[in-house]
Amino acid sequence: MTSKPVVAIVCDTSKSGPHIYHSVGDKYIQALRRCADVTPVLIPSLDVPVPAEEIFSFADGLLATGGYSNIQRHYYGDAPAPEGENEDPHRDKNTLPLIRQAIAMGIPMLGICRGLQELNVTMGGTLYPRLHEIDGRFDHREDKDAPVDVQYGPAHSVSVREGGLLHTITGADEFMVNTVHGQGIRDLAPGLVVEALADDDTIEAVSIENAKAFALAVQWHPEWKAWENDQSTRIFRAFGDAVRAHSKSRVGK
Ligand SMILES: N[C@@H](CCC(=O)NCCCC(=O)O)C(=O)O
Repeated sequence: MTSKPVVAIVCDTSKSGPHIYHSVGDKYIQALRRCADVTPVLIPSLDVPVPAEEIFSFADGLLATGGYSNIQRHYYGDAPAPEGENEDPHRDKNTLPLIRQAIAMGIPMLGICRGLQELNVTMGGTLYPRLHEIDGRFDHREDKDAPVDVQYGPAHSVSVREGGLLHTITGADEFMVNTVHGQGIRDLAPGLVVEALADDDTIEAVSIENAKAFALAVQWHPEWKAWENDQSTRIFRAFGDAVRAHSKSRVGK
């Protein structure tokens, strides 16, 4: 039986009683299995991060997932968030350098929601901490009281950059996406290219200029029932193909 290539997913951390737990949302794992056809491997977000070289000695891709926590603001030069903001310092400490190292090593990567924000921040960009407070911007947050199918259902359209990576993958100029985020890209990092915009000019997808390998990040959630949506299926299949190509190139070494 031929083994499937591995995609590393860095965990979120949470506390239950005195104990720290590491976790990844099931929908990301399901989309990787069913649409990218790869083997997901969860990487703990430790106080001393697992080195990139160790992870990428067996993983041929990196998925930076969404997460309810916000990136600590000092990573993009802002003053600390107000007391009580949902943050995950361990996730930041593990994912931000790992994304940078994956890019440098030519490891295929896909970022989703928080993962897009992490890519932008780790490459030197900044965020709007509260996008909905910015004049002219929509409120991109989900209605937490709505059923989950509504929270992750189509919410607004995105306009796709003609001839870009996302356009090549989806074949679409415009399509509907869900929206489950309160933060958004403010200053685009050097070396990132806009792949899609919302009507309020919020950056909804980016790629890396002259990337060594597949590198795409989106602000929406294509992992949500990815197999039921054409653009989502195409995104995960393209990511899986890039991971398989990287795996094959490694076998030859
Ligand atoms: N906290 C950030 C990122 C939002 C995000 O990733 N939302 C998804 C949460 C749960 C999930 O579907 O994994 C922001 O608010 O912008």
